Amino acid sequence: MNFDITSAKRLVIKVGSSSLTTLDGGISVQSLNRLVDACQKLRDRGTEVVLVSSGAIAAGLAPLRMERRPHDLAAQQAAAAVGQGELMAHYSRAFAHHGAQTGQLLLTVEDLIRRSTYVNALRALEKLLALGVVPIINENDAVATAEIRFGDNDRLAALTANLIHADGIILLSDVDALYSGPPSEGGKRISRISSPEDLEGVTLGPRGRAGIGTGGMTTKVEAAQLVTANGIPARLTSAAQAPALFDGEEIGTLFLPRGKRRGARSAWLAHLANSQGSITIDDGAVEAVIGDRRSLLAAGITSVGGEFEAGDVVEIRDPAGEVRARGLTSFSASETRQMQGKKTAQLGEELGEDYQRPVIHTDDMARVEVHR
Ligand SMILES: Nc1ncnc2c1ncn2[C@@H]1O[C@H](COP(=O)(O)OP(=O)(O)O)[C@@H](O)[C@H]1O
Ligand SMILES: N[C@@H](CCC(=O)OP(=O)(O)O)C(=O)O
Repeated sequence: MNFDITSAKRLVIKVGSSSLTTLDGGISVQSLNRLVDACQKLRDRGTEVVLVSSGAIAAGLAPLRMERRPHDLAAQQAAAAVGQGELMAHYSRAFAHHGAQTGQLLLTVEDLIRRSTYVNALRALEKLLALGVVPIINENDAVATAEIRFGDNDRLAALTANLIHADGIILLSDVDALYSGPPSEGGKRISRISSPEDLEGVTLGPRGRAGIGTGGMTTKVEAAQLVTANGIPARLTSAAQAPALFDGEEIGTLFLPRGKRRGARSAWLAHLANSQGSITIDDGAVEAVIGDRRSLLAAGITSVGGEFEAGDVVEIRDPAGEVRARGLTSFSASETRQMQGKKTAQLGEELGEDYQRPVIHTDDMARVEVHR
């Protein structure tokens, strides 16, 4: 399987701060324009492009006379507030040059975890795309506190790609590929990652330019894993290579998709939703629910943890306590406790017909990969 960028219908393109800023901390208008021109070529061929762009904090440093990325959160927030405006001004000017409109979406983790706001954000994104606008996403740095930050846009881009069923994600950094170790220490270039085993022995170092990027290679590889597990390919290269890459050249590192594609709701359940409680099931139920992808019946439930209402998200744990799935439950915690271990006929006799339904329907469940 390959990842043919030229025929993709929808792509998420993430660009890091290091690719958009100059050494002294201002925006590199030339690099930004080159990226926009390359994206527009894709759009002209009919690909929908969603840009996830970092660079707000870096872009705010020079106007605020800060020499490097501050450690203090309030100062980072101030830099982001100043820099984000600058960044968007450059993007809208560059896309307007091609007759294209841009739309800004600033998101926090909370926005994607809470179902109502996540559904809303997704709706806005789909509408922008339907209107032919280029959505430009960044973390809402001015309001995100330390505890609730995505922290890096690699993860935000991967989650976005999973939620909007992108055909692929492109991670653009200041390095042209993944290397077996930090390039400055003589690592060798890797052109393809087919499975997590291929990453054994690869040293993922910290960010490149001091004080500019955030996550380094680790967050990029994690982002690639997040999408490939969901059936979406990823390619990592430098922003400078974007024009050639978008013309179809096979540049950088390709991460091949592994898992089956999930629907948006399943992706949200698997990666974002906060669980209100847990349901532990026996070995037979693990086989039925995880192995055969059947609905969870009360008979296989051995215990219920926490307090939740019907419609809440709960974790499904195996007898060893490992989370194997997340799902939207049809019953509250107290109802589930009354139902646990009982067969369907017994539920009908003791509690009534309404209690003969599965506790979690298979369509309302997202199975979770287990790393042992
Ligand atoms: N194994 C590796 N392969 C490639 N680059 C690596 C590796 N380990 C560390 N790096 C460093 O990661 C940097 C990219 O991360 P970062 O600075 O956070 O970029 P961005 O701003 O694009 O998100 C590269 O400049 C490179 O020096
Ligand atoms: N949201 C922050 C960027 C965070 C981030 O992920 O940066 P990077 O590692 O350069 O992609 C900003 O716009 O400055």
